Amino acid sequence: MNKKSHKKKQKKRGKGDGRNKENLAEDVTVKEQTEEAQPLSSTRKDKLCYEVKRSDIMGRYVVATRDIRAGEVIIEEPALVVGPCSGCALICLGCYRELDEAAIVQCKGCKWPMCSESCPGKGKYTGHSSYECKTLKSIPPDYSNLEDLKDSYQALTPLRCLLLKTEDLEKWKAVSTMEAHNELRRARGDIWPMNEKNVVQRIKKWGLKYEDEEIHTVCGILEVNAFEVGGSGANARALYDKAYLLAHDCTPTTTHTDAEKKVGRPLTVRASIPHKAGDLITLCYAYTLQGTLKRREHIKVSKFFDCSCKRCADPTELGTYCSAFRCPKCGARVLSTAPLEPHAPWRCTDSGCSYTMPAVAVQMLLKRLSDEFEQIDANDVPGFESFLHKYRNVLHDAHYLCLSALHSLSQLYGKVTDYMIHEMTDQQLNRKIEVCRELMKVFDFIEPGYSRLRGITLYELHAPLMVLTTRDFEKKAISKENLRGRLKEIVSYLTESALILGFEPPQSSEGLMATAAKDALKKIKTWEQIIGKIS
Ligand SMILES: C[S@@+](CC[C@H](N)C(=O)[O-])C[C@H]1O[C@@H](n2cnc3c(N)ncnc32)[C@H](O)[C@@H]1O
Repeated sequence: MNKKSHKKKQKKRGKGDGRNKENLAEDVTVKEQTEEAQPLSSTRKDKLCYEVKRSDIMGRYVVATRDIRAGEVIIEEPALVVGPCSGCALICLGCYRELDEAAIVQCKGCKWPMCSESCPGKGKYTGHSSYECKTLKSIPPDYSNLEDLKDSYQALTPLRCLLLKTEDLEKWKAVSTMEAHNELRRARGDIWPMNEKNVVQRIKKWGLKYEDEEIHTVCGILEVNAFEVGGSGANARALYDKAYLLAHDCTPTTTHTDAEKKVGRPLTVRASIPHKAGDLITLCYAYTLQGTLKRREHIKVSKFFDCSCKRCADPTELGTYCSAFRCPKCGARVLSTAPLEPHAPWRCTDSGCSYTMPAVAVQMLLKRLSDEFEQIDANDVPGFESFLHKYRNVLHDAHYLCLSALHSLSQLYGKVTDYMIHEMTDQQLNRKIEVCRELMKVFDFIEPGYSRLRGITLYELHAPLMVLTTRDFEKKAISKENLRGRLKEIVSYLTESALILGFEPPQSSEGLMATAAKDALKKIKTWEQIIGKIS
C-alpha cells in the first residue's frame, strides 16, 4: 500500500528535512540476524486487541475488541517479503541504497548489483537472500545496458514472493491469501499489459517456471497490499502478514513505522487516537495533505476502490476546507456540490452569490496550480511564500496546495541558508509560529492524535517560541509571570512531540527529533531556578 504516502509526496530536500525517515544506525538492542527465515508474527501468542471482520464493500477489515489507548501497539510483526519498489533507481539488492553507476559492486555469487560484499542485507530474506542469489546466478545482469538492468528490478519483488513457494511455505501461504484484484486490474487495460511486459515476460525470459496468472497475481498482491518502507535513499516495499488487513480511511486512526535495522524489518502499527471496542482500525492509503479529488483519484488508480469515508463525503473535509477555492465574485468559499461525484459542479457557499464552476474547470485550475507548485525548489522559502501570496484570492487559506507550501515553510524556516533559527528576525520567527499554528489547526482534524505530522510540527513550533522568549528575557522585555506562561506552552509542545516521535526508530530523523525535544525539555527545567516551577 502507498500507506506511507503522507511521507512520500514531499518535495526532495537535503539539509534540515525532518520528514524523511533515515534509519541509519544499527539498533543495538537487536540481536544479530543470523538466519534467513523469521517466524511470522511474534504477537500471535499474545492476546490481540483486534479482530478481523468482513464486509461486502471492504472485504476483510480490522476492529478493536477492547478499548485501545492512543499510542498503544496494535500490531508488531516482521515482514513476509521486502524488495525494490517498481520504478526504483539502480539500488543495492541487499539494503536498497542507490548505487553510483560508476562504482557498482557485484555480488560474488550472482553478479547482481550490491553496495559492498559486506552489505548488511546480504544473506537475509529481507535483502539479497542466498536463495535469490542462487536463482539469479543463472541470469547474470547485463552491465552494458543499465537502463534494461534498472527495468529488470521491476520483476525482483514479484520474484521474491514467488520464491517463497519453495523456500518458505508459511510465508507463501500468508502472501497468497492477500487480495490481488485481478479482475479489476485486468479490466483496466493499463496495469495488466505493463506487468505483462515488465514482469511476466521477463520472468519467463529468465527461464523461471511460473504460470502467467500467478505472476500477475503477485504483482496485484504487491500493488494492493505492500507498504512503502525505509527512508531517504533506501526505499523498498514490503508485505506484512496482518497490517495489510487495515481498511483505509482519509483520517486514519493509526500510524506505523518500520525498523530497517531490526531483524525481519518489523512494522509497528500504533493507535494514534483512542479506540473503543468495536471501532474500525484504519490507516490512510493516500497522502492526507491532499484534497478529496486527488486522494480519491489516487485510491481509485492504485487501490481499485472508491473511497467514501466521512472526510471524502463532506464538502468541507471535516471543517478544514482543504479543497476550497475563494469565490472570485464575493471572496466566500467555493466547494464541491457533491464530493463523491467527481463531475459535480462547484458552487460558492454564500447564499447570495450565484458563482459556480464546472468540475472540468476545477480540474484544469488544479492542474495549472499544481504544476506551478511543483516548479518551486524544495529549499526556496521566498518561492513558497510568493506562491501563497499570488494565490491568496484563488485558494482558501487551508487549501491543500497552501498547506503543502506551509508544510515546507514550517521546516525550512530555521534550517536553511538565510533562515537559520538564530539569525532570523523576530518577524520571521513569528511567521514560522504562524505557519506551524495554521498547520496544526488542520492536522488536528486530518491526522489527529499521535501522528508523525503533528509530532514534527509541534517540535517546529517550539523552536521559534523558544528563541523569541530567550530574546525577550535577555532584553528584559518580559515579566516573570509572562515568561512562566510562555515556557509552560513550550513545555507542552515539546512533551507531546517527544512522546509522538519517541515511537519512531531512535536513529531515524524523527527519532533524533524526539531526543532533541527531550534535551530541550531538560534545558527548560534549568529556567526553574530563575522563575520557580513551570508546570
Ligand atoms: C490492503 S487491502 C485490505 C484488506 C482487504 N480488505 C482484504 O480483504 O484482503 C485493500 C483493499 O481493501 C478494500 N478496502 C480497504 N479499505 C476500504 C474502504 N475504506 N472502502 C472500500 N474498500 C476498502 C479495497 O478492496 C482495497 O483494494
